[in-house]
Amino acid sequence: MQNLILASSSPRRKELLENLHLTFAISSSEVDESYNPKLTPEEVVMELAERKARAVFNQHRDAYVIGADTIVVANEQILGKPADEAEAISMLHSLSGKQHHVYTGVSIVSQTNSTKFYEKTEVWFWELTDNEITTYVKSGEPFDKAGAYGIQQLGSLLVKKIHGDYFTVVGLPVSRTLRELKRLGYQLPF
Ligand SMILES: Cc1cn([C@H]2C[C@H](O)[C@@H](COP(=O)(O)OP(=O)(O)OP(=O)(O)O)O2)c(=O)[nH]c1=O
Repeated sequence: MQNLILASSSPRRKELLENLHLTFAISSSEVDESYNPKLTPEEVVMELAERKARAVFNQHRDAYVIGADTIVVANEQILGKPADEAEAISMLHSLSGKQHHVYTGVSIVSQTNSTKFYEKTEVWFWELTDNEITTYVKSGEPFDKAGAYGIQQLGSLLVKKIHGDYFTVVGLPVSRTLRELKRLGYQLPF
């Protein structure tokens, strides 16, 4: 039996893999999420995803380990998770009425084979009123999410349309991830 580990504390990533009826364990470890500002967004998400996957693989060398990282890029600025209410409000103002990109990097590490890749989805927000932004921030939803919103919850009301994989926005491009796992030799039931 091959072991599969999701190296993530994100409840969304766990739920997305559970939806696929896969048997896997969760293990996350604290990794330094700082990065060189000269890196491109795709390099940032792949590097952080690999750091997360390798930290767990070092403890479980018999497993296939999946790590992922998600960022929002608006006006050429990388937005991670907001530190506080003021930053969440400012991020949502910068996204209002405009288009931005969500990047998710994925790294899969195993003893025999490893790979990393990224997916990018374009998202358009409605023009938001100050009241809509403060009400949304008061819901508490923005704080553990890149760009201060979650498309899968109340944040869906902020989004006008997307172009690309929805699951990339939620934090794990599941179909590409499973295809890559299979390519690396992990046996899937489908
Ligand atoms: C844009 C967006 C992000 N997110 C989430 C996905 C990620 O969980 C989070 C970005 O933070 P990440 O640092 O990618 O992940 P994490 O800290 O939640 O979990 P871990 O590092 O342990 O894997 O933002 C949503 O849930 N919905 C969205 O619409």
